[in-house]
Amino acid sequence: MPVEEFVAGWISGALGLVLGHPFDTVKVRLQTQTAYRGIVDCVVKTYRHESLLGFFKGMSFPIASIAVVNSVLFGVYSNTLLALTATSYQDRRAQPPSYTQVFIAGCTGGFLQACCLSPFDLVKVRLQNQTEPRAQLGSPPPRYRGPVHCVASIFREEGPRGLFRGAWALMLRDTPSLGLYFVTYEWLCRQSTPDGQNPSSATVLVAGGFAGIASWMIATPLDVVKSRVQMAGLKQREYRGVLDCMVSSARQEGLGVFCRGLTINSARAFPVNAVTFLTYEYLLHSWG
Ligand SMILES: CN(C)C(=N)NCCC[C@H](N)C(=O)O
Repeated sequence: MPVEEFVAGWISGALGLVLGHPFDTVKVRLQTQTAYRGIVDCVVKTYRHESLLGFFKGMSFPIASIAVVNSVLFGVYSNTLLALTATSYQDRRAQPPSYTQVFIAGCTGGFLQACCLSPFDLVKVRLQNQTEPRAQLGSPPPRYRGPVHCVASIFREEGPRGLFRGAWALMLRDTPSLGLYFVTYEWLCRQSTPDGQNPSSATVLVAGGFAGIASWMIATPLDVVKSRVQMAGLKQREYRGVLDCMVSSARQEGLGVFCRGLTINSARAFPVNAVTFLTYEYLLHSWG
């Protein structure tokens, strides 16, 4: 089993993650809190109340976990294609896989990445939702003192299963959206590259960026549900499951609730995924 894809997936994912985390914090807050009137209001309030550091809350765990999560995504994607088509990364431009094969490989990678991502994503969302400024003398401490304290508290208060809160919504979000992610990327690369040749850096950047936007567009409704289920049990109401969360959110706030965070998700998706794909292709190419 080729391991280069796993390593390239890790490094490229880490670069994308640092670039996109501030957008991600604003998105999570808009999806789960009612204190903000929109993106600008959320950015201004976060900055005033918590300084620039507020945008980077909850980043240490994703950084630590990206090695597993993104390498699983890209490694499983590439190795599933190898199993389906018997072509390695190097042969794939000369003998391109069909879009159905790309979709199946993307869904498989997405499903397995969601299984690994679930507890890390939960901790990220809980920490991002803490709006207290950095600890000051006399101010009440935030509920979670950091990622390790957050894991320990969830384990104690909600049991071991609590660490997998939102896992179903995450799998439902990531399986089809990552299938679409890789299909969009492949399609855009093939449209602007002569047969058998490697896409240029500009093509990879644009195709990666739009693949990110396309995948987040279909993923956002389940992203809202996932974030809400993850926050439930803390200060918000408890849901009986994914469907219950969908129905009660729609009843109380209208169907528009499923588009919360769509603009910021798309704005974040372009640079994050342009950088991720460019780094991934560059690394595999130079190791090839
Ligand atoms: C749930 N969806 C839509 C995705 N995971 N899409 C693929 C993009 C992955 C990238 N690390 C990012 O966070 O944008």
